[in-house]
Amino acid sequence: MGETTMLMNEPDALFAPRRETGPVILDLRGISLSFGGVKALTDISFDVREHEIRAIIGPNGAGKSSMLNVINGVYRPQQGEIVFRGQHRRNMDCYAAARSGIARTFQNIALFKGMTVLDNVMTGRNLKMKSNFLLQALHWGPARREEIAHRRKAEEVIDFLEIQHIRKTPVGRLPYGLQKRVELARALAAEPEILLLDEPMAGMNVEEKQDMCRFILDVNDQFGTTIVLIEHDMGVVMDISDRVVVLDYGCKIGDGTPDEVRANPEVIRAYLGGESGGH
Ligand SMILES: Nc1ncnc2c1ncn2[C@@H]1O[C@H](COP(=O)(O)OP(=O)(O)OP(=O)(O)O)[C@@H](O)[C@H]1O
Repeated sequence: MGETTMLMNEPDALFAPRRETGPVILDLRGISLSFGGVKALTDISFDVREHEIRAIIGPNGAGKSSMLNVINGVYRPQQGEIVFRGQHRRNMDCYAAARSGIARTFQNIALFKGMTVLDNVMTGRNLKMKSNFLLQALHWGPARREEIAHRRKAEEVIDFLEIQHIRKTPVGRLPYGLQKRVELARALAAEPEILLLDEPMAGMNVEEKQDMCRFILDVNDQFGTTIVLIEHDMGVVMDISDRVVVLDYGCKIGDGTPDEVRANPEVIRAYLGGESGGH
């Protein structure tokens, strides 16, 4: 019910979107995905514009994570088409999706807990590295130069997200909110065109959420990164998103600006519970 109240709130002017979005870069057409007898997604279509912050919302089990997993190639839908930058994507696995410029963070933090912040962020550069592991281990000339360049990029991202002071700290020792920021840094180190964020504010206190909102907006503004995010905090979603797509029981029930979605009777019904109840 907390979500419902937040859905009706007016947007906070502090975070009001102020960016120009570009042409469609990702187009999802008629996506259907089932797991055995469970229909996770049914005939979902929506697009993502360049430089946009696009949110996917919906009650638990609505199909949000499945949708993100379709976009980054973890799941292959039984039906539908994905067009990324005008190219039809067929049978693309998650490595190919990452190489094509789609990076993501996870609902549950997926970092190397024993490694430092810097080393974790460096793993985000792996796909960009040309020299192989043996050359890197031998610190052979070109590999060494390449590593220095990648390290510089990782340090830039660390500075941008204001985590310099913990760059040598093992990630497992950091509080949850900072670990989430390190995960964002690692995804950003890959210099993605599209960044997929799976519940970036989950488990955060109010102050940590405000910080994360600022960083997401700054990343979008200053790096021009297109962002697709799943988030349960409706206040956050309505404040920072350009457009919102709403899923319920694997179907799309709303799509539009925060104001349009807020006024959509089907969306209100889904969040109030109505006959479907229990959300
Ligand atoms: N790997 C899987 N195997 C079988 N069923 C799955 C799998 N992944 C998701 N599902 C089912 O698909 C439906 C959609 O799940 P999904 O996790 O995408 O929803 P969600 O909106 O992200 O939920 P939440 O907000 O709780 O994370 C659910 O019924 C779920 O049980």
